[in-house]
Amino acid sequence: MTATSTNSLEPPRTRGIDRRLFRYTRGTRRYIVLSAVLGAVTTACIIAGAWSIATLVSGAVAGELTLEGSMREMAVLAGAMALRAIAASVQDSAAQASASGVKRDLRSAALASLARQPEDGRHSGETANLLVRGIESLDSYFSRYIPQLVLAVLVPLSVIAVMATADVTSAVVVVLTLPLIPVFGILIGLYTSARAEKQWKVTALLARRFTDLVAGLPTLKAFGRAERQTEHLRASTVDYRKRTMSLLKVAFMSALALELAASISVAIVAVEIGVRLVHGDLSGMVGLQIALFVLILAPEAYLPLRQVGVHYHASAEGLAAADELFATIKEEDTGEPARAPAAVARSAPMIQVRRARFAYPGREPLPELSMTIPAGAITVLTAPSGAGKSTLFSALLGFRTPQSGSLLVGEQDLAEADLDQWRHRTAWMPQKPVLVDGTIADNVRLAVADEVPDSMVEEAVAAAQAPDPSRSVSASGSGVSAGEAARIGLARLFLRVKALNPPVLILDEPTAHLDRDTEARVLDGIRRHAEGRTVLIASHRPAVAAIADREVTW
Ligand SMILES: Nc1ncnc2c1ncn2[C@@H]1O[C@H](COP(=O)(O)OP(=O)(O)OP(=O)(O)O)[C@@H](O)[C@H]1O
Repeated sequence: MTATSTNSLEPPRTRGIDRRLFRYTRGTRRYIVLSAVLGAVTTACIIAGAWSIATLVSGAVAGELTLEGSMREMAVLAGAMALRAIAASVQDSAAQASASGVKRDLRSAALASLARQPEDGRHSGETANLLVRGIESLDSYFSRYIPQLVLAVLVPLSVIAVMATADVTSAVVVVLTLPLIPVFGILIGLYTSARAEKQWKVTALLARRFTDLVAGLPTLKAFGRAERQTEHLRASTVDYRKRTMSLLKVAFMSALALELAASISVAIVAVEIGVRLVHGDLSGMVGLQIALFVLILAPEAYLPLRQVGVHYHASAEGLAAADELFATIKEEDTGEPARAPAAVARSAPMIQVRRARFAYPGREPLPELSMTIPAGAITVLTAPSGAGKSTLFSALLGFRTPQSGSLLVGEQDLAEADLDQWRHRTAWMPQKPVLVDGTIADNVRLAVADEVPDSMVEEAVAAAQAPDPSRSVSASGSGVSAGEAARIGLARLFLRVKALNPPVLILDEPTAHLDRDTEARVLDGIRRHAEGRTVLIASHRPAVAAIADREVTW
């Protein structure tokens, strides 16, 4: 069952609460309980404070306030205010701690899920935007909206209950006018959530365009198209600004509407109290005390509901991002118990491809593949360009699954294997190694998670004929030629062989950019590192075929 079908059975977001956020993150329930406790403390403080003020003022007006009585009420008032401030500050720190925990959990879940999933053409700009800005925008949801939601339930109910014991008529007026706020809030919320979703999509598109533009800038400049693309980007940002402003306009208008509804409601209570003070049943010191108590409490009943609306707007983008996030964390949504993945052989295994068929969306499927890669030997794949050699490699590394057929490592079907363990037992040299800013040594070290001695890195660099390890390179690849970049990839593979002793090596065009002499030296290094391992090389070069034990084509 996919995330989408789960969603259709069980609406993930109801009344502004995204239950999936609670399912995937630890400690959130504890946070809700703490928020409820703090909410109860805040409510008690509000009521006690209101009662003290009412007693002090009514006593002073009637001239019946004793020193002892006023000291007592002042102490209660000061205590209530101090406790309310402490509760707010504890709530704030708990919210920050919970929000960072949630963001950390969601980021790791999304990253783990992305690592497990096959490449599905996801754009790196969009992914980065989702993992950084998308998750970050959930901050308001956890630190403001959730605690406010707790207060919005606790405070009005308690205030109305207490008010009813003091003055039933005012409590009835509040009960009748209070629903105006959530009704307005829900109506506005429904309108904004669709807009926030659209806004989130526009943000993702902008991130995508921006990364594409930056990555392709040298090419665009070379063809004299940079200015035109800059124009496109400028138009997109202007559009984005307009959308943001119109969303903000809705947020401000909604705050105004809720404020207005609350003010009118409080005014109705005030008028009703005023009329009864002059003509009716609320007279004398007790009447004044109750009237003041009710008047001080009434705004407090409306305030938390109003604030929910405000904080909902602040979290709308985060909630829109959450939808996409949960589409990314697909696997956990299946609801099926995870089967323990099978262990993969430690020694050099035979690899079998059995009637495997691969397809990319919108493309004709690649031809069905069947082959046997012998254990402990070098096999070179010489199928023509575009035949699917890199696709097969990506499947062998567990980044892609065949539409039909299977891949076997020893006796183990890769579909049921422990992929982390399997990847740990392979060393891979891709066609275009990804580089990061830093020295060549830094780049080579990436091949192994643990610290390795400098001598080991230098040895790998020398064997791969890679440039001086202290030389700097940039993530864009400037500072090295295509051939040098390929040899950095090869040095990574050699370092992995030395450090982890993997039984399987996979190399995609290891000598594509090399002159004959360098190629011969590089191949010598590959042959030495290949001993006793199952090695798969994609290449059309005769020199590579010469070191292979077997040649496979299709
Ligand atoms: N991400 C992708 N999206 C769509 N089509 C793809 C994608 N990656 C590869 N293809 C297509 O799949 C086919 C096989 O590509 P692949 O890179 O596996 O071939 P190859 O044999 O390794 O080629 P080469 O020898 O040129 O490296 C090609 O037609 C390619 O255009």
